[in-house]
Amino acid sequence: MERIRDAFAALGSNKALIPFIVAGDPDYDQSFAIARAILASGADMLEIGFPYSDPLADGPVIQAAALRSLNRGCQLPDCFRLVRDLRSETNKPLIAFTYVNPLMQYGATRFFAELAQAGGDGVIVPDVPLEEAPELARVAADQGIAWIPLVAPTSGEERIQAIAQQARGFVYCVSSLGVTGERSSISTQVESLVQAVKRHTSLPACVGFGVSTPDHVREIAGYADGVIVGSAYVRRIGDAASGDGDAVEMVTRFTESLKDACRA
Ligand SMILES: O=P(O)(O)OC[C@@H](O)[C@@H](O)c1c[nH]c2ccccc12
Repeated sequence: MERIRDAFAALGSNKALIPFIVAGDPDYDQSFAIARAILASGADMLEIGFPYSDPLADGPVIQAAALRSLNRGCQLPDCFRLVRDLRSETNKPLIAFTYVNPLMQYGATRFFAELAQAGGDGVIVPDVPLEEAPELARVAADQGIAWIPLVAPTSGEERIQAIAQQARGFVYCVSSLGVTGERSSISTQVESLVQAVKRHTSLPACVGFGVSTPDHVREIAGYADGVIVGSAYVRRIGDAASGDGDAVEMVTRFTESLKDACRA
């Protein structure tokens, strides 16, 4: 958990760029090369999606990526291996993203222990029922894994307070309702959601969902502590996988453009 705190502290007045990719997409080796390039070209942390067959909160871009990865045989041990391989080359925070079903099937204690042993720092579970979150957050903390919860535009003040209190690392503010996917603009509503979170915790508040251009990042950098960008990366990886460019080159340029927009 300290890596996440230290990473935000090291930013000074800059904002955190947190890309998301799907582990094993389009295959293990390319996924490792892509993740290394993203970290080497300016990302402050990396959110690593553990592919799942029923990604109910994901739009078509990430659904397709999960399918590409699963069709190449990616399993949970491969996801932990990716964390371990990246940890051997970087000290930046690595955050696992998983749906609640695979987490519970594998066993939460076992999952968090193996994630910590691999060098992981945090976890995001978007579909965990509110009443189960405190117990999972405790099991994660016991293994040194930061529980990074999501708040949505529909979350009321009490719910935001409850979620903010169980948060470790940072709070993930979802910019809009619906599923993941690039959006042409970012709802201005999310600024008040970030402000509500900041009323209940001193942890950083980062914004995700739809963020896909440097302008989006500049806008969010005005009031949040970081941005999460997923589908815009995953689409580029998918385009490259179908022969439309070199993935490492594309994610490197994209990361540099977004990181520039994170600078104060
Ligand atoms: O893809 P987007 O619109 O850039 O949003 C980030 C998102 O990809 C990542 O944080 C994530 C992937 N799958 C999710 C499901 C729910 C919440 C968040 C996520």
